Amino acid sequence: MSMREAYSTSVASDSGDAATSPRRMATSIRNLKKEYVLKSETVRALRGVSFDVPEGDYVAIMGPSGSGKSTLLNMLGCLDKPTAGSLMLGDDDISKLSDDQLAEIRSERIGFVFQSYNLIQQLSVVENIQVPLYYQGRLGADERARAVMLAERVGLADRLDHRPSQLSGGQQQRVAIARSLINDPFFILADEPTGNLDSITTEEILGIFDEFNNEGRTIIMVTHEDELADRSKRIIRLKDGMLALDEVVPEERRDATRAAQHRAVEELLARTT
Ligand SMILES: Nc1ncnc2c1ncn2[C@@H]1O[C@H](COP(=O)(O)OP(=O)(O)OP(=O)(O)O)[C@@H](O)[C@H]1O
Repeated sequence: MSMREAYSTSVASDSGDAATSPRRMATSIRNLKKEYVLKSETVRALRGVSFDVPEGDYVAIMGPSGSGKSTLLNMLGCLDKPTAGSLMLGDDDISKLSDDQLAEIRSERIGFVFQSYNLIQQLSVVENIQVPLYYQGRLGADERARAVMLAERVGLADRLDHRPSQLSGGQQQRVAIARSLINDPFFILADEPTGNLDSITTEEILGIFDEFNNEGRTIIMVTHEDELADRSKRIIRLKDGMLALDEVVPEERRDATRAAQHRAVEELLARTT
């Protein structure tokens, strides 16, 4: 069995049999509140948000500026703790963890993908993919092989020793996606992941997300763009710190959005080649 097949098998078996077992939750959020206490006022950034994200889901978090998206993202990413309510990651409620425990869970079980890639310029592609493992001192041959396999999965087999400055924006975001998966995370947490990319490269990155999600990977993405949200399975919209909408994206809408985006890219390519 090749590494690629081994990885696919492990993802498939991880995702369980939906017909016979209840779906496990990547995260469960209950009555989540976050207040920022300033000198003159208290900002209620989240006012009691509740939702579950089952494993294998693909959620777009949307909402106007100031609605609480970053605040929610910070808690999903274990970068901050709620004022009240619970956010479960596996068996842990993050509101009950110490800062050290939060840092541990953040580096070991959350896969981050940022708009600005956040790669380390001095490191190669494979080394960047391994970065989350450094903190755990896991740098053996097996881990390197897994990083190489992930680089191959995102189409960078011929760029393993390149530095970020030698890569295009889309290639750098592929490295970030591979890095996000090195630790077998609860979910990929993506913050405007295509915000710096052109439409052709955006399409490539969304294709990679589709592929990993089809294999059972859970994706939670903050985006302002309807075209991105309409490729996800579910849209959660925040307004004034509350959940304003939790909508399943119908399969037909996802397919139509994907087809329209493919067509637009093909037309663009035809015009420019
Ligand atoms: N560290 C902080 N201290 C005080 N208030 C904050 C802090 N962070 C966010 N806020 C306030 O909390 C509310 C929600 O902010 P948040 O950044 O979560 O919104 P957002 O939906 O991510 O907005 P945007 O789309 O503009 O990034 C806003 O009123 C904001 O001013």
